[in-house]
Amino acid sequence: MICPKRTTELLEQFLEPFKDKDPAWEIGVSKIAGRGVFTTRNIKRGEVIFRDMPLLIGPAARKEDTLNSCSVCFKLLPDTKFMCRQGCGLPICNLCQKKKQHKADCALFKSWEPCEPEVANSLIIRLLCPARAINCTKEQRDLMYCLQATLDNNHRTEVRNAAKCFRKFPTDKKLIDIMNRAVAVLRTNGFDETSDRTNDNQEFFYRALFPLFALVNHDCVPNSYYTFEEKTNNMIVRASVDIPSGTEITTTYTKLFTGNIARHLFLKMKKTFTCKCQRCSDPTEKGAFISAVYCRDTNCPGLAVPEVTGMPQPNWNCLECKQKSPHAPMSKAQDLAVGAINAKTNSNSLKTLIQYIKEKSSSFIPESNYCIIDAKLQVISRLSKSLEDCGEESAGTKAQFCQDILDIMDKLGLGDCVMRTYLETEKAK
Ligand SMILES: C[S@@+](CC[C@H](N)C(=O)[O-])C[C@H]1O[C@@H](n2cnc3c(N)ncnc32)[C@H](O)[C@@H]1O
Repeated sequence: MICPKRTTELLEQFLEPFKDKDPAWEIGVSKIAGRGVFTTRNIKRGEVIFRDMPLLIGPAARKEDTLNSCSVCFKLLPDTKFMCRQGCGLPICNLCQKKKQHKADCALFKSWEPCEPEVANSLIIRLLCPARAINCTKEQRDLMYCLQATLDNNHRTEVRNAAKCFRKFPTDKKLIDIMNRAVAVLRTNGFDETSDRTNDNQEFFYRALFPLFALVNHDCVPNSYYTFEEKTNNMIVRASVDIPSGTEITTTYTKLFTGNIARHLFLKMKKTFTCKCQRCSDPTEKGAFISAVYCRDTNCPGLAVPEVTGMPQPNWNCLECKQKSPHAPMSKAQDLAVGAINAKTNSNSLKTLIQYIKEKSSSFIPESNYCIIDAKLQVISRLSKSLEDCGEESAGTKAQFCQDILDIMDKLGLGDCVMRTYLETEKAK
């Protein structure tokens, strides 16, 4: 672990533009893992704890339909003629074409001679973010190297694959190491499109590394949440609850409404650690029962929850009759419920879906289960867009579903976050 003092020096230098004379944060040794970010004074719910800006940022280019996102401002461009005419292989809008950032990107990629510069290639476009590390200052590079990086067998694959798309890709070991390191740091700490980092339903088509936020450890019930300034891509981290001085700031690397087993698997496979937070140590998830299914014994009204073992296929216990069940039938019950709800969600009629949630689903899956939360979120979103006529009860249904989810959030102990604001706004509409 790089010492917190050196990390702080590098961060303060990088975040100089924010000129925070009396920062509410400091880097320290964490009880959760390695280094962490701590409050230096009492922070009120909603108060800004820190601002951060991207050290590296670039298009995510994960999906074919986002390859036409400008490599500087990330705006989606018209489907034709969005590639730079200078032959660098990057999508660029008319406004950003003349910007310093693009001139540097363009010169770098042009010198490597993309094989088909007029074709939008996800490997080339995705490489831009780690490749920008080459043009960083020494201090910025030191900051990147001081962040945690999982240097596993796969972290070199991205650069190796992208190299095949250029005629004169650099062979200099130092340059390759910078890009490989950037990939590993991004994978351990970065944001990578909505699918990877879905704290609060935020959509972004870029991958980015926010170096101060990269020191915030995970908790499945975080005490902070983040939003982005639209024009600058800067991040603002606020307190979800009142936080006493000297407390470690936490965020969540997973979706808020994912069950114990799925969160465990995601963190183990994508982030290579096992979470031991309070929520993960409690099979009932603080009484929110997000992972619960009905007891296998049809005569028992109890809820069964997975044992907290850290195993991907735990045994399940009924909290009423205490019957122990193996994982397979319980996970099958969960899968069947997800399948049934998805079939209704994908069917065109919102009215049918609402009826199903209100009248049928509770016969086979508890209302607290995450697949019902997901379905209710779908309904709220669709009703909010008002595209479908669901009768006079629409507003009441939306308010009720919002309240149901807010109740679950309260049980989990989740304070302020973008999701809470969204639900409260939709409920009041
Ligand atoms: C974004 S970094 C957080 C800062 C990191 N602790 C450091 O010293 O640089 C993410 C890494 O921190 C560790 N980490 C974060 N939250 C954790 C948790 N709840 N339990 C165990 N390890 C955690 C994992 O190794 C993870 O890959």
